[in-house]
Amino acid sequence: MQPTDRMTVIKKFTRDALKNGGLSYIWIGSNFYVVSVDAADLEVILKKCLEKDNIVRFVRKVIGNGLIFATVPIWRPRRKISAPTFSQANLNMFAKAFAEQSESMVKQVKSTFGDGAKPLWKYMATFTFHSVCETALGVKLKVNGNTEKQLMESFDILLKLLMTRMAEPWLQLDALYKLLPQHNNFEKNKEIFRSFVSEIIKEKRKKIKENIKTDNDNTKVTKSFLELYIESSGGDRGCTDEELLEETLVMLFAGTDTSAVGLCFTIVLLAQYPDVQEKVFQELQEVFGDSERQVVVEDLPRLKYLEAVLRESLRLYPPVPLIVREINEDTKLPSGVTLKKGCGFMALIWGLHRNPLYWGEDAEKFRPERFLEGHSRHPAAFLTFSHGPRNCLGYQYSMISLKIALATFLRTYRVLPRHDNSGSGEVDQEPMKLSYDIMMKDVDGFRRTRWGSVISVCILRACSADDGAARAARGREAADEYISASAAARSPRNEV
Ligand code: HEM
Repeated sequence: MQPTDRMTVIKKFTRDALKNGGLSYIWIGSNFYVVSVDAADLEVILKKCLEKDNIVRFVRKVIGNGLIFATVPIWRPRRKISAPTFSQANLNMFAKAFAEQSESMVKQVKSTFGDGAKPLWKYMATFTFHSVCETALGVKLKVNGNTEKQLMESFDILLKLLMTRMAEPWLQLDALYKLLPQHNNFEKNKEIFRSFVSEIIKEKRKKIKENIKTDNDNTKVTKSFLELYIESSGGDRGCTDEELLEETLVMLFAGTDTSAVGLCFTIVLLAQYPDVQEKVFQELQEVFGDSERQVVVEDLPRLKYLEAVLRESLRLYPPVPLIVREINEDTKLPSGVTLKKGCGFMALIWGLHRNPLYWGEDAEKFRPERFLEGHSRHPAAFLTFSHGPRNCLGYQYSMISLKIALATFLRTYRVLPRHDNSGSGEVDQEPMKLSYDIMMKDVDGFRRTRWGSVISVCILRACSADDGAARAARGREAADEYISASAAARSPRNEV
């Protein structure tokens, strides 16, 4: 089954479950799964059944017993060690790294602004990958360097191979899989990833032993997740190198593409809804005015509309559209159905977020205001980051990093929808074509937007409002720059 067909199946199950009072079911090979899009039922299961379904055993081949897919007896003590490393104080410390990485991303984007549709994915995935490497491993990767390229490529290959194995029952037999070329490909890419992280751990251990302070130790970002985890586990003798490797791989696995997907969908939606983008822009103007200063963590509570936009985008396009759990005891759901011990359970987040019972008759509509209206909603109605004791540990990390990235990007660029292929300059009305490989993505690499300088867009406002010759001159200068960049971008040589 192709990744795009998997999304078709997810949409079909959403329709079936919505028609059927919130529940449906599916067989994958000989495994039976109950599918739910109902918040009340989902809340019970996500609080009570903490064991991941056995289908995730293939992911363990990459990240071993790392938190996200570990069995409950291994998961419980590790979560106790990991949770304090995501404290608000530590996350605030990471804000500077997110802001610097966002500025670097914006610079990369600048070289391509103009008329053609842009490969948004490339920039956003690089941003999240670099951010996690810096905050989790304490390593600053070189932009466009070989290590970055190789790691990101390997990651992509691993996700695809894992998803195919989980979805195709005939690939699940180890003895058979070992005979296939996919196996070698899998092992090769797994090794690239694991040896990169192992080397960093070795270095870090050495530095801790020798008590050597690195540049990183002296900056405000100070401690990486790796160091925090070593401390939280009881110091140098607290956890093994293998455990450290597994937990660090989880950060890379759980924290990079998920966030990049969230960023891409948000930007594509902003291009489709210029009125929403304008409101975001107004809010950014209120907070930052004309200043070009870096976004700091204290700005974030003031960016309320931007946060609503982000949440609405993560509702309609949850990067992880479903999660699976195992029913470990007979469980009666609020809907009245009793699930039998041993069956699988699929929390269909994509469907829940379209359930009119919780999101109203306009559930399919992109309307960020719903997050500002202050209605009390069911606590498990928004499940992008899951719910209960095993929810996403990176929830707040992610919200901080995405808000900083979006604020930095949208203070600099205005995003527009791409043109269709007819050459008429009409906006492309084709809906996004989605694929599902553990995460949900646009098959086109989110090549759906164009972007131009925000300042050039401001020129009319600046001149008509007559609020200062300097601002108007700056606007004209930027507009000239934008126009020449657009012309350059139209020449085939610079088309991206
Ligand atoms: C938009 C971005 C993100 C989304 C949509 C997301 C979503 C999720 C989901 C759906 C789960 C599974 C929960 C379950 O099975 O019930 C999860 C688990 C997890 N996530 Fe995230 N995540 C994001 C970002 C991050 C980041 C940035 C990090 C770390 C830097 C992270 C770390 C984790 C960890 C450690 C777990 C395992 C928690 C456990 O099993 O105890 N996530 N995430």
